[in-house]
Amino acid sequence: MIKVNGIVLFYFILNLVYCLNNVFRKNAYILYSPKLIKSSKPASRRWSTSQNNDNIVNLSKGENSIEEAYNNNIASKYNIKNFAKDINDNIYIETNRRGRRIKKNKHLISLYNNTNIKTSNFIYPLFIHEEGNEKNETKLEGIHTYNYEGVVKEIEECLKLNIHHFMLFPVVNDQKKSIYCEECYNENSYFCQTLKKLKDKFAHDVVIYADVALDPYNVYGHDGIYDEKKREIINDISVHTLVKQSLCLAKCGVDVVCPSDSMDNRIEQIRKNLDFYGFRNILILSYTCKYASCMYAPFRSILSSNISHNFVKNKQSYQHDSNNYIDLNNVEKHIKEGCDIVMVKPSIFYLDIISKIRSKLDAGTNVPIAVYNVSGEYVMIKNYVKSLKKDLKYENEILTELFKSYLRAGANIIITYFAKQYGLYMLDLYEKRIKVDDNSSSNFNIELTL
Ligand SMILES: NCC(=O)CCC(=O)O
Repeated sequence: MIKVNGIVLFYFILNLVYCLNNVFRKNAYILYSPKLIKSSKPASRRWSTSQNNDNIVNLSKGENSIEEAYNNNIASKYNIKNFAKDINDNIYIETNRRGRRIKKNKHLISLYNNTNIKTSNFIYPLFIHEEGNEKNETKLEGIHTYNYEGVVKEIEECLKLNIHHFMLFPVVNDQKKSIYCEECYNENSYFCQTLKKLKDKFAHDVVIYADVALDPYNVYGHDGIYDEKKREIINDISVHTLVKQSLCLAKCGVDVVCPSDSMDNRIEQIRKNLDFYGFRNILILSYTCKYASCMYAPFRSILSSNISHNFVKNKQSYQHDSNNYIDLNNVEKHIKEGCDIVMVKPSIFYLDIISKIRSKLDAGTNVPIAVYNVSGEYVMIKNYVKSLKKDLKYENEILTELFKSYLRAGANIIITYFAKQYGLYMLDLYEKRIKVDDNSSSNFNIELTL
């Protein structure tokens, strides 16, 4: 009897110390030991936020509830001492690191957002046809070709969205295509005249990019000159023509020439020739990593530049091979030869290339990386959304995800047929935000962070 009273007394004192501990040491952590604590409460409440120590069961064999078995597992397998109780009796895991803390609200999340999408980082490709309507539909939903008046309107609308970079491509009539592609350096062509007039009109408000390649002008559809006898694309003769084309484009006022032809050593030759003729401030955006891809088909259909009438049925002898990283060496080479921006294309399947270039560049020269979301990728997204019968908002949400993947991978510049559509989406979001947060639109700035 005395022995039983002794045990009761012992537990009474233990409880008393425990309660006093709770009352007087409010700042202290109170670790619990599952072995000491028995529960009279239902198991389902055991891990609720405002339980007290009594809720913790002495986990024994023979229990049959899943929750009990689960808790038993935690207690035995993992260090249960990491669990503590706070001053309000809530159970928590003792840790200094909580990744979710910085995600507590959208303002905190934006603190470490280094993938802001800005329309000022977009380059918008535009197609120029030679005559006729201001604007013609193409087989591609949402993509048009324009004459001078039409493209002026399109550019004006884009400027309101803070899109200032435009990459222009000529749609050349079949009669002007030839074996030696002479039309590509004809300063009087409709395309060249359009470039001149655009630069006169918009001056420094726009940055004009133009492709350097022979495919729009080539009867065979190749980016270089095709030798019928040898049945191959001749590199150095092609470079000659590309150098002339670059000079012509520079004279017509383009700010950036963009060799997309993939011939060897043309960057150096183009740079030297531009410098010699006084165009030292004309930039070169090199299609440094342009892969021989299936994703260019819609673009070629707009330009009517499919490979035809010759024995070389693809562009693999000059564009890059997706089987390896060998062509990455071109990055250093092209930078040494004088290019100012490097490019990767297509985009979605080549994010690893962007990220590899980013590591190379971070270690040395600070050259921006452009990524081209090409026509096939554009169609892929459009058709995906259509197949789900979803709306434009859904499509734009996909684009947000897509563009962020480019920025995460390390790209600085996004070339996309979606530029205007996405700019309108950003504007829409921004205006909605003004209505909610801010009645004044005087601080209008479309560089909204998404
Ligand atoms: N030189 C420009 C392109 O090849 C564009 C390709 C595409 O948009 O599919």
